Order: sequence, then structure tokens, then C-alpha cells
Amino acid sequence: MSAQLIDGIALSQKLRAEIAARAAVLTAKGKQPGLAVILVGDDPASHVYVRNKVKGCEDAGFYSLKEQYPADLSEAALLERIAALNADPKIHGILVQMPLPKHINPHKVIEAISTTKDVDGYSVLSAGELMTGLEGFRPCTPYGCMKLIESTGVDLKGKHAVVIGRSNTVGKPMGLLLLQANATVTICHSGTPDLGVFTRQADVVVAAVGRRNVLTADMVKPGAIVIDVGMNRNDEGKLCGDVDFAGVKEVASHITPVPGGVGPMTITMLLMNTVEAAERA
Ligand SMILES: Nc1nc(=O)c2c([nH]1)NC[C@@H]1CN(c3ccc(C(=O)N[C@@H](CCC(=O)O)C(=O)O)cc3)C=[N+]21
Repeated sequence: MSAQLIDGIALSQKLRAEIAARAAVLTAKGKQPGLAVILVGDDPASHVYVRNKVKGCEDAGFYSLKEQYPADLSEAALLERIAALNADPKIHGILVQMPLPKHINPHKVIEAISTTKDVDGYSVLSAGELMTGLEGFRPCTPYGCMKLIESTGVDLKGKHAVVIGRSNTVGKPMGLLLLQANATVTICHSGTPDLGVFTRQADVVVAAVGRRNVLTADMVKPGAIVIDVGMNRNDEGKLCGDVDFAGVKEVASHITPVPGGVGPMTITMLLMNTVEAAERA
């Protein structure tokens, strides 16, 4: 058996067309959606993502502002920029690319962003809204994973979903979104002694660890849906996920590739949150 590919580029194209249509309506009313992306320092991977985000904005008809600062930018100066963007009516979403240099406290920065512009969904308030099922901005990566799962047509009600990873940006919000969709949820992590015991029971596995080959074919129940959030480099320097794709695709019913799976959807959901923010403004 060979799994069906869940194509994050195709799904992104479909959703981005809808987002562009919503943006056009707003622009006609003089309220073009605007996203500010702030990049501090020169992490090469961050530059690639930021370029993709700015390109995504332009293609969707957004106004986009990219601000780039040297790694020695002071925390106070960054907070000052955020305050100015909070007050800027052309800007509906603010994204500060993570990770930040060590001398800047990321929590302070995230909480400085106006709640109405927190399109990353990283603030404590956004986390609380997700936790309690209130409306709000959902973190883009797990939100995109939910759209990828939905696109298979499989109803999560009564299914067992296993998340590997417990980060605040992916694992924890992923678990909550799956729970909200009525799945039975297990969150595994580095302290889980035998991962396979859990993943072999899973109808859906979301791997978000940041290490290659965390999930191999022997750990997957036949017919499971496998979502790969990993972004790693293999020995040849090629981008690869957390899942042993070649092996697992022979067992799963549906699987996301890396690249071309979760990554593009993360940016799509950022655009979705931004158009939503503009509509609410
Ligand atoms: N405040 C903040 N918000 C973020 O959402 C955020 C962040 N910081 N810091 C870094 C991570 C990572 N991230 C990615 C987005 C798109 C791709 C993406 O488009 N990936 C392509 C391939 C890109 C390539 O070729 O390298 C793909 O998977 O097909 C990847 C990773 C957003 N992040």
C-alpha cells in the first residue's frame, strides 16, 4: 500500500485564492490588509521564511512591511518599533520572527504586540482563547496542520490523535485543536519512554520534534494519517522532516511531504489570520 500525498502547496493555493478575494473586498473599502514582519539578526533559515512570508503577502494583495535589524538591536528599541506598529492603521498583523538574539526576552516582545494584531497567535491571551475555545488567533503551524487533516475528509470525532512534541508554538496548541475537533489526544515528548507504544494506536500522528526519523514505519498503524512538522537537514543538506517518509508512506493512508506540506500552510494561515485581523479592524 502507498499513502496518498497531502499536498500543502495545492491546499495553500486554494486557500490563498480565497484569502486574496477577501483582501480585494477590503482593499476596495480602503482597508487593504497589512502585515509587518520584523527580523532581528541574520539567521539564514529565518531569511528564507521571511522572504516566503513577504512573497505570500504580495501575491494575496496585502500591504507588507519588512523591517530588518542587526543582531545587536536593543530590546527597548524593538519594543518601541512594536508600539509604533500597534498604532499604525495600515498594519493589521505584526510578526516578530523567532528565534530572537539572546539579550531580547521573547515573552516581553510577544506581549508587547497588540492582541488585535497577534496574527502568530503566540500571546498568552491567544493561548488562553484557544484553551477555552474562544474566538482568537490560532498559532499558524498547528492551524495549518488541522486544515491538512481536514482536507483528507476524515472526521476526527472518536479518532486517537498522537502528537509528538510539546512546544508552545506547535505541540501544545496542536493537542488543543485536535481535542476541540473531538479527537482523543495523547501528547508524547522526550520523556516518553516508548513512543511506538503510543503511535501504533494512533489514527493520526503529528510529528513536531525537530529530529530526523523520529517516526518510522514500524511505529505507524496501517491506514493512519501522518503530518510531518519537522524541518531538518539530512546529510546531503536537503530539507527533511521528522518522519522516515520512504518507509512510512508504505503504511499510512495519507502523509505530508517535507518540503511542500506543513511549511507552506504555516504561511497560508498567517495570511488567513491577517485578513481576519483586517476584517475585524
Ligand atoms: N514569529 C514566528 N512565526 C513563525 O511562524 C515562525 C517563526 N517565528 N520562526 C520560524 C518558524 C518556521 N516557520 C516556517 C514557515 C514556512 C516554512 C516554509 O515555507 N517551508 C517550505 C520550504 C522552505 C525552504 O525551502 O527552506 C516547505 O516546507 O515547503 C518553513 C518554516 C515559521 N516560523
